[in-house]
Amino acid sequence: MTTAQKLILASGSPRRVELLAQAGIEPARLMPMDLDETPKRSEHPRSLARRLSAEKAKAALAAIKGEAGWDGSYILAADTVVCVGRRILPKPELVSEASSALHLLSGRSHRVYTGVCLITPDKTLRQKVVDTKVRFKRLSGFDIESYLASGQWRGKAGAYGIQGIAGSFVVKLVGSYSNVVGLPLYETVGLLVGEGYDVHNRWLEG
Ligand SMILES: Cc1cn([C@H]2C[C@H](O)[C@@H](COP(=O)(O)OP(=O)(O)OP(=O)(O)O)O2)c(=O)[nH]c1=O
Repeated sequence: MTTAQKLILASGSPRRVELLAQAGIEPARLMPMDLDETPKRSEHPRSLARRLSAEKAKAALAAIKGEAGWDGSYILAADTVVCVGRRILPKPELVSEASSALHLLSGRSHRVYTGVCLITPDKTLRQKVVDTKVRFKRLSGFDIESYLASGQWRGKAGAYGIQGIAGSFVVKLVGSYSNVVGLPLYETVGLLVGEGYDVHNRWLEG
């Protein structure tokens, strides 16, 4: 029965919940996984996004082990990494870090990688990494100061959120917009449908 299918989103990101809702999907449970997200030495941003999304999904699987009613759930996790060349930008909590990231992004193209990991009810692990190329306008000192004052950079990869004020910094975007926000919808829905999760049934009214 498709109604028995349960989806756990191994995330504490409100953006990911909203993006799934946009695709008509409401997870049965949210499980934020607090992991060490430090890149390994010379780890490629694509590999980092892939590794961390899998670690989040596996951590959620380990956490539900033995819990009645949750075995056999689908588990979805994602990780978004912003980089300029091979330089991985932090998810800043400090104004100084955010300021450095914004100076680096100014007037340049960068890449956003999101790793998506799905663990199926039979514990098969499926992954995708999606990348999007984004070019920012040249940011003036006033742009940067004002954006820092907005606080919208806090806790976001690369110190910006494209879905907010920083959307007005974007000169060009090649690839998936939802990927930049934190969950590539086309690929995520494709993974879920491919593994038998009845996405379309969730679109029915009522
Ligand atoms: C580039 C960019 C990132 N982000 C956000 C998405 C993610 O929440 C965050 C990247 O950090 P992640 O480590 O991918 O996610 P998270 O720690 O916020 O949430 P969780 O691990 O619990 O799923 O940056 C935006 O909201 N907009 C953007 O334009």
